[in-house]
Amino acid sequence: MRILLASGSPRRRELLAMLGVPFVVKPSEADETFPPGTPPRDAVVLLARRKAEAVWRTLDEAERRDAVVLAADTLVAIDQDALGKPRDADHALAMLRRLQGRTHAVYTGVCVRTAEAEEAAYAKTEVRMRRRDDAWLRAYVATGEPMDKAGAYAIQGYGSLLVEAIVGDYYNVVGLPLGLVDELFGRLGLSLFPTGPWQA
Ligand SMILES: Cc1cn([C@H]2C[C@H](O)[C@@H](COP(=O)(O)OP(=O)(O)OP(=O)(O)O)O2)c(=O)[nH]c1=O
Repeated sequence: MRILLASGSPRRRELLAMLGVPFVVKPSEADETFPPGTPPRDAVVLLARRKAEAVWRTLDEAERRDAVVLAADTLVAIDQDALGKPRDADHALAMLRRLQGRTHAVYTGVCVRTAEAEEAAYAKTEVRMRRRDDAWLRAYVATGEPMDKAGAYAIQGYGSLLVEAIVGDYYNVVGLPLGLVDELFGRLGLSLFPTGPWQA
C-alpha cells in the first residue's frame, strides 16, 4: 500500500515521519469553508473527508488500487465558535486574547480512504491556558508562529508557554492524533505499527 498524506501541514508530515512510516505528500486544494453554525466536531470531519476526496479525485485507476489517502483538519472551539487559522496579526491577537486564562477544545477530524472504504472520526483535547498580558501576546504574535495555526498558537512551539494543562491526546493539538489515525487504519486492515502492510 502507498500512503498519501493529503496535507500541506509540516506538523502532520513530521508526526507521521516520527513513526518511520513511508508516505508521500499530496496537499489537497479543498475548500475549507463550512456552513455557519456547524458544530466544530462535525466541521473537522466534514473538512477531513473533503480533503481526502479532493486528493482521491486526482488519482488514476492504477494509483487508486494501492492508495491509502490520509487527511486531517484541526479547529479550536470556544463559546460555540470555531477558530481556524488567523487571517492576519490582528486576528491572531484577538484569538489569543479570547483563549488566555480559559479552557478551550481542540478538534481534529481524520479521514482515511482506500479503494474499498472510507473511515472518518475526530479527536477532542481540552487545553487550559495561562493568563498572559497583552504585551506578551503581542510579542508572541510578532514571532510569526501563530499565523498558520488553528486558534493562533502552536503547543509544540512558544505556544507551550501559554499552556497550563491539557486533557486528551497532545498529538491531536499539533494536528494529527496518531492513535486515532491508527484506529482508523485498523478498521481498514492496516496499521501504523511496523507490522503494517505498508512495509511490503
Ligand atoms: C492548535 C494548534 C494547531 N496547529 C496547526 C496544525 C494545522 O497545521 C493547523 C490547522 O490548520 P488545518 O486547516 O487543519 O491544516 P493546514 O491548512 O495547516 O494543512 P492541510 O489542510 O493541508 O492539512 O494548525 C499546530 O501546529 N499547533 C497547535 O497547537
